[in-house]
Parts: sequence; structure tokens; C-alpha cells
Amino acid sequence: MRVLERVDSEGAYSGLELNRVLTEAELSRQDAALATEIVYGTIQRLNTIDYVLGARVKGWPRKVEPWVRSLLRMSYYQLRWLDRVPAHAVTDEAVRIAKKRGHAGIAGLVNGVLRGLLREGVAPPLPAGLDAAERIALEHSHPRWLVERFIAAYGPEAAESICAAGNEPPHASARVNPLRAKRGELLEAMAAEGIYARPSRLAPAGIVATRAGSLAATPWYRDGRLTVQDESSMLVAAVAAPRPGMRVLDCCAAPGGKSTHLAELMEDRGEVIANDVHPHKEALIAQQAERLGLACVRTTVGDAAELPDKHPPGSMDVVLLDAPCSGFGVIRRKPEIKWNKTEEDVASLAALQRRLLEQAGKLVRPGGTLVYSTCTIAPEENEEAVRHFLGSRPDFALDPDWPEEILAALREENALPEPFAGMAQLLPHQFGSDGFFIARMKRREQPAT
Ligand SMILES: C[S@@+](CC[C@H](N)C(=O)[O-])C[C@H]1O[C@@H](n2cnc3c(N)ncnc32)[C@H](O)[C@@H]1O
Repeated sequence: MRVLERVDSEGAYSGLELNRVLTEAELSRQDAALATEIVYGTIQRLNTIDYVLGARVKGWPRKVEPWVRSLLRMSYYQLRWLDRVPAHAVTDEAVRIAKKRGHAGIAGLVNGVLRGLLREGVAPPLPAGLDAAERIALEHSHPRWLVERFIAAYGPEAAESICAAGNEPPHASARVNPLRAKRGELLEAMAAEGIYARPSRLAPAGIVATRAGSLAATPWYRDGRLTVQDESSMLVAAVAAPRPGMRVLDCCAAPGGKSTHLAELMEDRGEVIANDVHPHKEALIAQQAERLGLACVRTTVGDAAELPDKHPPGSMDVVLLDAPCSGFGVIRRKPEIKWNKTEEDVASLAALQRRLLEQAGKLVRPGGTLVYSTCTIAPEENEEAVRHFLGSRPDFALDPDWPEEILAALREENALPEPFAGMAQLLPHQFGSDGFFIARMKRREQPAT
């Protein structure tokens, strides 16, 4: 309840806040997992929850104290979506908390609302005749403005699937470090330990595991044989396809997932300059490189917009700009994104991305490669940003020369525009991966003088 209260009234990040509170509380593994489920689930279903509670509590939500809001929301979430928690346990616990923190009047309100819902059915049907955006917003709990955006970009059917996928838990996936392990052998070793894992159908180096717990807690992670990463993120370095000995710049690199992948593909030969604007994130990248035994990753700290002041123009074989973005592709991991981000954020991020792309382009050598990626599905942060860049740099062109196995997988889900030009937008419901955008561009060779 305290985590939800702080996310609600102070805009705290659910993941960070949950970590902090769980570390203090020293719960058993099961209880920590239940607390996590309640926090994420309540934030995920907020729209639907508030719609139902709004019909039962006067002045909901603004006139109700934040902690009471959080208590009622999480209790209703459990009643409706968690079938392993008995209803009487939910109501008794909610009333106990209300008495302890508030007074008898609040306990009475909480008791009345929850018991009323149990009596009359916890999942009241939505009224008939809602327009598509409103229905999807209430059924899959997304803000209406975001649903309208998804409908405008992808149509109502895909928009509904995107929103539904935003409420599904992500599966565990990891990338195999080819310098330390072979995918097949690692899968066998996992099977021997009772972990069911299969090759990713999307990413050449990926594995997907079920009932694995945290892959970061395994010996294979500790000894640098795998890196926890979403399958869509694994495509980025594979599409960049750097060769051993190249000079590669990753402009926005922390925590280093893609920098280390680039270095693995380069067999740890050449140089990967892994830059990030936040000094405190530098160590995260260095730790990952060390864990994976990669010596060719060099970290730097600075604004990506200023990288052309630090490196000679045209000095990189490959530049990756994995840009800061609105994150609409990772809502299932960070559900508060859908409540905290605004239209204005999208516009200012799109402006930042254009500026960063312009600067990143300056560092690509003639004949070299520029890869732009985001974990969002907003067209102005993706395809439109790339088109804008190409409009100002006629010496760059989209490059459809992607690894064939990746193209084949994307084609299977109709995730590629035909004819394929060099940009792909993965939507979150297509592969069970995060929503992701990747564009590969090539700078033309300089004409002979
Ligand atoms: C999408 S994340 C990068 C994820 C990373 N590439 C990976 O795969 O692990 C974007 C990163 O950009 C960094 N960032 C934000 N603004 C930046 C800027 N102006 N210059 C450089 N880095 C920036 C953030 O600190 C964040 O770590």
C-alpha cells in the first residue's frame, strides 16, 4: 500500500520503490512475489479499478485520502484478478489496515465498498454503446489519449491487442554470450536443472525460459554465459552487425545491454565506446562488460549531443543511437508509464531524438552504418524521426541489408512493411516481446575526387 501511495502521490517509480520497501521488509520469497504482483497489477488495471470504484465511493478518486485510495484499489485488484487470495482474507486485511491507519469510519467505508462488490459481482459489465477508444481504455486499462494514439497509428484491432499485451507479464529471456557458450549446450544445461527454455524465434542469440525465476540469479549469468535482455533489444546489435576490429560508438549505452552485445559480435576485437549522460550509470556498463569478459568496451560520460566535439567527424564504422523515449513498448514492465507520460512528453522526446540523431550522424564514416532504435511505438519518435534525419542528410539512406533469419522471423508475424526498406516496428502483441523500433541506415561512400 505504501508503494502504491508513493507512486500515486509523488510520482515514484514502482520498480525502485518496490525494491526499497521489499528490502526493508525482509519478506519470504512468496510474500515478496505476492506484494510485487499486487503493486504491478493495481497500477496496470488502474483505469478499470477507478471506473468501478468511482461508481461506489463519493468524490473518487481526488477527494479520497491517498492511502485509502491505494488500499481500496489494491484490495479490489485482488478480489477481481487474483484467484489464489480468498475474498475474506482481502476484506479482513483491508479493514484491519483501515482501522490501524485511520478510524472506524474509514474502516466502515472500506468494508462496505468491498463487501458490496462481492455481493453484486466484482466484474460489472461496461455500459453498451461506448466508442472503441473508451471501451478499450476501460477494458484494458489505458488512458484514453494513448488508446486514441494507438488507434490512429495501427487501427482499432491492433490497438486493442497492444493494450491487452500491456497487461501480460513479460517472459524471462536472455542472450547467450557466444564467446563463452553455445546456445544449444546452454539449453541442455538448463533442461538438466529443470528449467524449461527454448531458442528465441526472434533473436539469433536469444533464449526464452518459463518458470525460471530470475535468470540473473543463475550461475550461467554469474559466469558471463548469458545476459538478461528482452528479445526485441537483442535484435539491435544483430542488425547493426559490427565486424571484429571495427570502431563502434553506442551514444546512449547504460546499462550496457547493447554495448556488450556489439562487443560479443565483434569477438571482443576493435573498440566499443559506450557513452551515457549519467555518471552514476557508467559503472553499470563497466560491470556488465567485466562479467562477460569483454575488454573492448570503453565507457565515457557525456551528453550524446556533444559527442561530435569529442570524436573526429566520420570516425566511426558503426554508430548506435538507442535513444531515450516514451517507453510505450515496455508498459508491461513499467505500468506507470501509461499514467505518467503525456502528449507533451512525446513531443519533447521527439525533439530530443531529432537533435541526437543529427549529432550521431556526424560521426559515421562514409560507407559506415547508423542504427537508430527505441522501445516505443509512437511514430513521431520512430519512423518520423528517421525520415526527418534522412531529409537533412541526403548522404544517408535506409539500409535493408539485415540478417536473413531476423527478416524471416519478422515476416512471419507480418511485422515488416513490404517491400522492406530498413525500418521495423515491433508491436508488443506480435512476439510477446517489448514493443521496439529499429532503423538501419548507411552513409554513402564518398564519391572519388
Ligand atoms: C534506452 S536507454 C539505453 C539502454 C541501453 N542502450 C541498453 O541496451 O542497455 C537510454 C539511455 O540514454 C541515456 N540518456 C538520456 N539522455 C541522454 C543524452 N542526452 N546523452 C546520452 N545519454 C542519454 C539514459 O541515461 C539511458 O540510460
